[in-house]
Amino acid sequence: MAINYLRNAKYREKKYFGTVTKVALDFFFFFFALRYCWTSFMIPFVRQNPLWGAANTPFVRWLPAEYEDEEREPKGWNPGRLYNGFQLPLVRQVSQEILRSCSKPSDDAFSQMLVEWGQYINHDITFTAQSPGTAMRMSGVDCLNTCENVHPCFPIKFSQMQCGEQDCLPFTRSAPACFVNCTSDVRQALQRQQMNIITSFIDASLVYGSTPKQQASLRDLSSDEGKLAVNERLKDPKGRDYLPFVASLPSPCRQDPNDVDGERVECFAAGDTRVNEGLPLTVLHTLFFREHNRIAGELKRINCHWSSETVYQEARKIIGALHQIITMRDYMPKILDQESFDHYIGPYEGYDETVDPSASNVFATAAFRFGHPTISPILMRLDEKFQEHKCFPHLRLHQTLFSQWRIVKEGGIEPILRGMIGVAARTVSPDMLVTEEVAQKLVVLNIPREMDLGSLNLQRGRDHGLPGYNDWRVFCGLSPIKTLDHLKSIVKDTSVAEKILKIYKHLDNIDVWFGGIIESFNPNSRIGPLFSCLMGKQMKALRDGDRFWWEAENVFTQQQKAELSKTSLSRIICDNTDIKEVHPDAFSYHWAPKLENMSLEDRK
Ligand code: HEM
Ligand SMILES: [Ca+2]
Repeated sequence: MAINYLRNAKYREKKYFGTVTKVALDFFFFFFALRYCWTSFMIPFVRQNPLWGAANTPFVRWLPAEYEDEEREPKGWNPGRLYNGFQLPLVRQVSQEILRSCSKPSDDAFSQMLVEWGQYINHDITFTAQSPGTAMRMSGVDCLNTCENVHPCFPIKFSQMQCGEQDCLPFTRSAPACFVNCTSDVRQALQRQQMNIITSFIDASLVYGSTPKQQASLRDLSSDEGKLAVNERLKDPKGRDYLPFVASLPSPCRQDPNDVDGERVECFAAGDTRVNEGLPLTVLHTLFFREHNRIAGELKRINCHWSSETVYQEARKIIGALHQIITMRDYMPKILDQESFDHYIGPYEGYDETVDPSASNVFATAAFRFGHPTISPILMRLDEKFQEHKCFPHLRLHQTLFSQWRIVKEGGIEPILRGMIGVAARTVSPDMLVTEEVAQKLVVLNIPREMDLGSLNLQRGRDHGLPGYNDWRVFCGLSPIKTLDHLKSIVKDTSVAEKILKIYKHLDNIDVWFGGIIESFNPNSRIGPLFSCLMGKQMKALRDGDRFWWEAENVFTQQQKAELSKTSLSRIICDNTDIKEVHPDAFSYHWAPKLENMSLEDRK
């Protein structure tokens, strides 16, 4: 059940149905939903679109899906299937021959925080449901051990050969939504849709959870201070709190191989289960969890008559606003150039009830994955002087995934956080796309082999039946790429453009995520024209379709808004960590003291 209807109801603009027709329609809609196994029947139907943006609802489609059997078979499922006269290339081939890179260029303006915030805030917006174990049990196959296309398995093959010994990477299809899509187009209504299991609104659901049950499990219900539960066993070197451990032990997180006492550091619990994927992600989660408790403590101090519930909800409301402000005011204008920002997002003009704030499939499966080629192969840890840490040296990325013990036993969150603000971000060039740290050594929980993020992205796009790159260019009002010369002008690298055509054989067959990341950036932005359009449209919908957007009428008072505007990620860092020297803009790089005694390759 979605949590968004619970969010601070007393601040909400109430929207009741005006006409009997609407009520009748809503009843129809309600029973229709029940018929198709919606379990969300508790959601009050006094709102016009109570499921827009709610957790556990399907992604919206901005273009209809293209499945091989029109309804559910992914692109590339049937080996003989031709697209424009050619088979689609294997995703692994695209990944290994074009995407994979052993070095990465540095960004000239922004800190590593820009990359980390992208991943962090994405986890507030989309989380695609995976096929549950029951789907595998029902079909009698184990996707970890098959190289055959058998629902729900869609393995990442290494060769087009279908016979003999084969190797492949395991891939499980995203779960299908279990109700029929309401649309006037019957063909589209029956198509497989994928689910977003979190609230798409930027509402800090990754701090608090997207279901009431998860929310309750993260709270400290024993005190009257409206706080989040803290780790009972461990504190950082200065006595600050860590996130609590997950309830189900032992957890799958990696352990310190040199620990003789065998004292385990389990996975942390937060509002989003991906919190343990990388150390910078855990650091950002820790910051906002501490900030909630800091604000709750302050609110209780000045309003000692408030109940625990009131303190919790008020602090949560502020934390949600901080996520919105940092994303829309500080992050997005660095990803999008000014012109695209003005064109696709523009100034805020109030809540618009006609805007659907649900995340779109292409945003989750392609556009916001623009960040994957910016992943750095190295995690830098810095000391108080922003120099390489003497005790905790830098690490290859694969050594850091699901390794929370490195926070607890290696100096707390500060060494990593200093590396996030004090080291330049990585950027993209057509011949240096996805670092081999994730193209060959990606750790995915419960998959006992090293995975390839580029292949996963491409296979996921085909699993979801996303239309191709050229279709999306047309959707965005951009001209489709029809000639090699046009492709060269988009990619700005002749040999890469030629390689793309050689592998794909037809320009209409290019996968949308791949097409988006090889476009050269718009001036003063970190994405090209297609992703500017898709990111811009989504961000505008998330803002304008949110009744509780921090700037919307009656959400905060003018005075509160003025105070909130003074906030920054840097202030949150100063208030909740040992770091006392931060540039006002944590995404900016130029300020950082120069790192000494480090090779260029380590830093860049
Ligand atoms: C070390 C850094 C990162 C790692 C290890 C990582 C890993 C992953 C993995 C394993 C997936 C699931 C792939 C699939 O099976 O389809 C994923 C999904 C995704 N990632 Fe990342 N990622 C990282 C950074 C980023 C960044 C920087 C961004 C954006 C700026 C980003 C955006 C996304 C998006 C939008 C999805 C889809 C989420 C969903 O709807 O389920 N990631 N990532
Ligand atoms: Ca959310």
